[in-house]
Amino acid sequence: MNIILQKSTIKRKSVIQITGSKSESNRLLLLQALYPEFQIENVSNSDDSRLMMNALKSTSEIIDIHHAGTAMRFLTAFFAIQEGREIILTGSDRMKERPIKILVDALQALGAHIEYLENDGYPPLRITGQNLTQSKVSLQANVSSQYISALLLIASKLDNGLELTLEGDITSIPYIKMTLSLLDEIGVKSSFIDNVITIKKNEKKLKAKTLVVESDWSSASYFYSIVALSKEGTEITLSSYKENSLQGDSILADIYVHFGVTTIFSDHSVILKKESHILNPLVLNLQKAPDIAQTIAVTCFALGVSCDLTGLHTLKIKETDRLVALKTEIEKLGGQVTITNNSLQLSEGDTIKKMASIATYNDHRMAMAFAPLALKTELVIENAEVVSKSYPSFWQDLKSIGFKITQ
Ligand SMILES: O=C(O)C1=C[C@@H](OP(=O)(O)O)[C@@H](O)[C@H](O)C1
Ligand SMILES: C=C(OP(=O)(O)O)C(=O)O
Repeated sequence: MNIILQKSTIKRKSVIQITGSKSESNRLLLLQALYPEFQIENVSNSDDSRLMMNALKSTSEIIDIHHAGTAMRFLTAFFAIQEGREIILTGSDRMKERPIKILVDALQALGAHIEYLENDGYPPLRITGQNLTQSKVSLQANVSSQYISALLLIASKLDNGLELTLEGDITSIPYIKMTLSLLDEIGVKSSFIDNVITIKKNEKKLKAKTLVVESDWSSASYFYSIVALSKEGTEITLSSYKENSLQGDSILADIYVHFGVTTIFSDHSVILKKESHILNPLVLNLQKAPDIAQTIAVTCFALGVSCDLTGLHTLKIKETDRLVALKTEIEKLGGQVTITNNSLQLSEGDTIKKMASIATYNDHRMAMAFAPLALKTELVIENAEVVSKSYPSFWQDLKSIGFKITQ
């Protein structure tokens, strides 16, 4: 479904409740399947978390996780240790192009039985659950942190625990720390010294407790962009957030100061307020927060700010090649973008073409990152339903703050 975003002005003050973090939810759902003694609150209502939940409950021989990267990687590790069970784990056409060899090699080195059913190194996989007795493995850490989190999530259930050596430059490191923090919260201890992570086998029953998922910071990024593009004095309150987040994307609060947005933490909420001037240019390395690159690039374009974003090598293997997608769509709107395999440069400019039709490439973040542009011009967002991968009520929430959206 294509939608038209008419040129809109938003309310001076509004409040939005954002769903739970999909990253925290997908980790906790897997951990709950391994340790049923704890409960989870504020689980994400995203497609990716629903797919994760269903896959963990499924008794079927074929499990299809569509576009959900964390589900694909975390479930590969999970099913590798389900002794006596054989399953086929598959996904969307794009998932079959997203590499998984680094994780499969590491699991095989630990003793797992995993076969490729189509192309070597890519899903779908046939996984035959085993008791894994090896405990030491090294893996390349510069391609996706999800491979590392997948191994850490099952580590305490391995016969001899896990000693994982990370080789090369570690990418998306806050997501690895999130995994270790959530393990710690449920009572599984780990150590992360230099480039070696160690987790012992857990022999005891964990204490029953309830874990509350913080709301999703990547989803908050679109409201940061909206406030940055709004008049001084505009305020949006988002809940439920905390100042000491496990999510690396909470760096948004620092980054958006550049665009005149102040963040106030107050009683489980964040208040985003447009207060001061915008600085030009923006130079930023996003290796620790890859999911907010699209939001930031579009904010810069909308405000005529030039930017030099680096640390973006993982963007090429996400829902789409996000570097190519950003260049193509920003150029449709009149911007000038240069990309390499790991960076994006946007030139300063002050024209935004009207009624451009933005393609979204099955990527939720393409749709959501371009939506704030409706505060500057009229535009079309193609296949707007893609947002449900992480944020199903995105368009309703935009309407509630004043966006004019028609089909
Ligand atoms: O572990 C996670 O929950 C995630 C890790 C990141 O992936 P990479 O480590 O592949 O960059 C991020 O882009 C993704 O949206 C979620
Ligand atoms: C990259 C993303 O998700 P995943 O890798 O889990 O598909 C994302 O949500 O931006």
